[in-house]
Amino acid sequence: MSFQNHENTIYLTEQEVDRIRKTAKERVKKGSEARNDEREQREATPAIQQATGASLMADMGGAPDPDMTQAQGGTLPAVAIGQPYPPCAASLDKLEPMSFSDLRMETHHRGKKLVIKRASPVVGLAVRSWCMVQDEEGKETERLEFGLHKLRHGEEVLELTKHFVVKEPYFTTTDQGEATIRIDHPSDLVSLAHEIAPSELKDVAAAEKAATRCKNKGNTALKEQDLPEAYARYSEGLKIAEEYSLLSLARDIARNRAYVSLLLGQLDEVLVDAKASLIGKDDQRSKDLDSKAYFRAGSAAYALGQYLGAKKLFEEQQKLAPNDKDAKTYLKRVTVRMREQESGMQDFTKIRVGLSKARSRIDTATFIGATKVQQSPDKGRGLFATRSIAAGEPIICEKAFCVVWGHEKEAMTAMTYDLRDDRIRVSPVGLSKAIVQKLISSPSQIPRVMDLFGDYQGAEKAAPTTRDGPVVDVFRVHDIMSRNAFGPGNQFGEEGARNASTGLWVYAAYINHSCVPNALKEYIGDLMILRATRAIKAGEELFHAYDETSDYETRQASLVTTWGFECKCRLCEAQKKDSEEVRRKREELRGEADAFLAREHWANAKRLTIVKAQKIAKGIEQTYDAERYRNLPKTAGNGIQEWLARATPRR
Ligand SMILES: C[S@@+](CC[C@H](N)C(=O)[O-])C[C@H]1O[C@@H](n2cnc3c(N)ncnc32)[C@H](O)[C@@H]1O
Repeated sequence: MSFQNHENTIYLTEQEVDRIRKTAKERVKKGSEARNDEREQREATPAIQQATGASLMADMGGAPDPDMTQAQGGTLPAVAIGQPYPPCAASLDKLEPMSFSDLRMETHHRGKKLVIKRASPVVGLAVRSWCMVQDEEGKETERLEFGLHKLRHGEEVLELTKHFVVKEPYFTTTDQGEATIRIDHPSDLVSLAHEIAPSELKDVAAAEKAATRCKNKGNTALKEQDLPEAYARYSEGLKIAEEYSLLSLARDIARNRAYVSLLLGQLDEVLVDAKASLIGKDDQRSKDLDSKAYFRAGSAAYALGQYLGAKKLFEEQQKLAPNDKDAKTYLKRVTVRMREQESGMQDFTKIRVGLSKARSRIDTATFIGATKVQQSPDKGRGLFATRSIAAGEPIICEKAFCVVWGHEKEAMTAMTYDLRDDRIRVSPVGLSKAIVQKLISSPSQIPRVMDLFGDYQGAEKAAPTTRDGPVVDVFRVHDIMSRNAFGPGNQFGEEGARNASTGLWVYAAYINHSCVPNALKEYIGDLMILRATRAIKAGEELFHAYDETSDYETRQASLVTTWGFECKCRLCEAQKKDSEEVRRKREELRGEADAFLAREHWANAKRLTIVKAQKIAKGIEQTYDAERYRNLPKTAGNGIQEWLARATPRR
């Protein structure tokens, strides 16, 4: 990914880089040596005491966090990436039980499941959490660690309950050499928090009583704003009600769960539940309840950008409750969104005026205009114009699929050491986390995100959903994020290198890079607007610049490290032929130009100042071979040329 903001570049000392590399490599080496070794038994009491102490320290902010590394000017997390493995694709009922004594070192126990009980408080660290777990009888104790994606509904997964099943446990070691069950994919840990014991469900009457109890517990939790608990209790009640064909009760619970899911952003489920809750009768009570359900479904469809669907749902709602003002307002908004989707005629001025830190995610539709995705020679897929586009015309206006702003607590930059290519990168891991959360909440979005380019392809192209819920391969999301995310810039202040704002625009992600682009991107909040910088013919590929550094070597190095390709555009081919001396001279003059630009304002410039600028501009121009650079931009001179174009001599 690339950031627009390079104000505070992060770097590590050579020693720190070496240390990170060495630790990760040693862990892999030791791991492969220990593969299949038997697990050493742990003594329960000291292990639980140690975890309890560490948890207390972490809560007080005093625990040493082994993931933190010293970078220039402070600390930030360091994460090793390198041995991706797919999440379990089977549902619990298809997995064979195993016990703690079956655990083998450095092994993915495929086809197995392990029932665990949390036996200590959770030690919450920056990019992972850990705790001690035991078998049901409390005879065996082991460490369990949850990687970066340790949150659900904004809460630590391990803290949501005590009883879990680990699907296909991965038994490995920490960087410190301690044995641990490690969870990376959130779907590999299934909660067993049940209100109702299976023995309670003796007959239909008992089932009705049990499901009603779940519903009431859900209602209480909702009143107390404990949404995860309300969701869990409604889900349990709904399952029982459906199993025992208690239709009316199932509809009531589904309607309530739709409301909670709407608040939790689980939009797919809102649609399913709201529709399942419809009664379809003519009495006033049924109409009132169905009107609620239509409103919930309409709101979810709107939030998913399914405007036509939302329109139909709100129209149904209006038939049942013609005087409902909220649905009328929504219908007006739907009309505007559909117009924007069709025409791209967003009111950018109005959007800009309404923009603030609290309203940074714009309520607008995505316009993909006259473009389509197709194969691009040597560059994978690319985006192409399907008709001619005038210079300055907006080509696409896309709302971010997911954005994390620097001022939000989710913003987190880490140093990632990738064992696959031995490179250390600055990576916005907070965005990866937010994308995973969003995909788990709305699994209908999984295919379009997983269709994006990433180095690691995972086990299968389409991410499956099991009976236990959606399955998201977090390693794939990480790799997709690395090659497709962009920085929308420091629009609200408070952004530094450690908390850079970043986002994923799923459609714009198909646009390839060129150092001589025909389109320029700008951002208003989370809206990306791509404009043509010159007239574009039908059938032409669209390009924007991922990196605008004028120096060839620096730019290539960044394109290779960050984006994984070497640019072979006309400008790069021309620049490649520049001698070392010409390159040095040009960089020297560009440095001079930068210093000049920082010093001199173009308004009311003195004649002598203008002459000085002209001299620098001419010097830069002369470093470009006239023949080789015919019709190519002389990018090192961009800043000074712009200054000259604006400069107004003092009268
Ligand atoms: C944001 S994606 C662009 C869409 C991508 N080509 C695809 O097939 O999905 C970025 C990736 O596209 C490829 N790419 C983009 N511009 C390129 C270029 N000028 N030359 C070669 N590969 C390029 C690189 O693999 C890069 O990591």
